[in-house]
Amino acid sequence: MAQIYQVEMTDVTLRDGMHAVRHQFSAADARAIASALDGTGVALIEATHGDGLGGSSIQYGFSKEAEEDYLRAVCGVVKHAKVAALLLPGIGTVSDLKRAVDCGIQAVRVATHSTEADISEQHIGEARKLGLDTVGFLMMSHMTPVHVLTEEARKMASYGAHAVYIVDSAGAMLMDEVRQKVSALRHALPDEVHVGFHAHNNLGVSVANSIAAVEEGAYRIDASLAGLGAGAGNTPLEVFVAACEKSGIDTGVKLYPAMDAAEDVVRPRMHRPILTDRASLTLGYAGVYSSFLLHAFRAAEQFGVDARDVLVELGRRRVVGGQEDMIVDVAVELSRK
Ligand SMILES: C[C@H](O)CC(=O)C(=O)O
Ligand SMILES: [Mn+2]
Repeated sequence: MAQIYQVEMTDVTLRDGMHAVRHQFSAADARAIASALDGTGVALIEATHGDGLGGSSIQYGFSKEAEEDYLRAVCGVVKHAKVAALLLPGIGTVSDLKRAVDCGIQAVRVATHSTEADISEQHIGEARKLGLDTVGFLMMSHMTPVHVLTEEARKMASYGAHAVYIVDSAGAMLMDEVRQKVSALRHALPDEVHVGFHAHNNLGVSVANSIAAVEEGAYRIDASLAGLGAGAGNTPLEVFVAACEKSGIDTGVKLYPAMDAAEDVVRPRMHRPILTDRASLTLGYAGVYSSFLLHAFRAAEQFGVDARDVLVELGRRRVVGGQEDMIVDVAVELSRK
């Protein structure tokens, strides 16, 4: 008989999805989406600016409403799931985290570039003191060799993380790489520390990659309704749940409510369709941070260049999250050529 796997779903519609709407959901949108999500059975609902606590800024784009208004809106309607915030040390601070706890969050995901886990020590430690479910999030994992990733994951676990994620921020990984990296983390970390996987669909394989991750021992899987997220979006929750039902994976999520939430609540609120078009495909192909997409469109238009050329050059320079200012630099340079 096929093996039965059990996983826990984290929904990122109200966080990664914020990139896709330029952080312009209203608190009322957040309330409607969170309420629909809560009815699906997801374990965790992440809700913040796309770049986490403190992300609303000139560098990353301003949110439509104040951070606390979103968090209070979401925490106020959710009855079953836990609410999580994303925190990138350096963008968000421990004070931001404490304010988010006052709004009702019960979990935090502390994200660093996949070679920079050491900057998460203070934030993970403080999160544990605050009694939060605490997750380490290793972004742009496709850039980092397995032996380095396992060391970085061990650091996050040693600081107190309950789970450590392989994050395919660029949607650049294929199934073999996912299997290799997830399995290495599963073997490197103590049994009580969960391994997680976060995908982007830039190469059209987010569902397949997420299933491969489960088969290699990932217990926490990220997804979003209708795939709403940066670039070509994240693993679509409703599609993943249906595929899991056919593969002996128990997600704890009810399929029809997830389909209805995607179709009736999220799709009408999308600003542009989530699809693997030429620009988002280029992110996966060139290994570029998915949240650069809309910034690259804007810079390309402003300086009269092809967004794909901007993205390919950013990939060649191995630019990572936090270097958003390079997008304009590259567009200017290309326009001069
Ligand atoms: C700040 C990023 O959007 C976090 C994330 O979801 C990723 O790296 O992917
Ligand atoms: Mn993401």
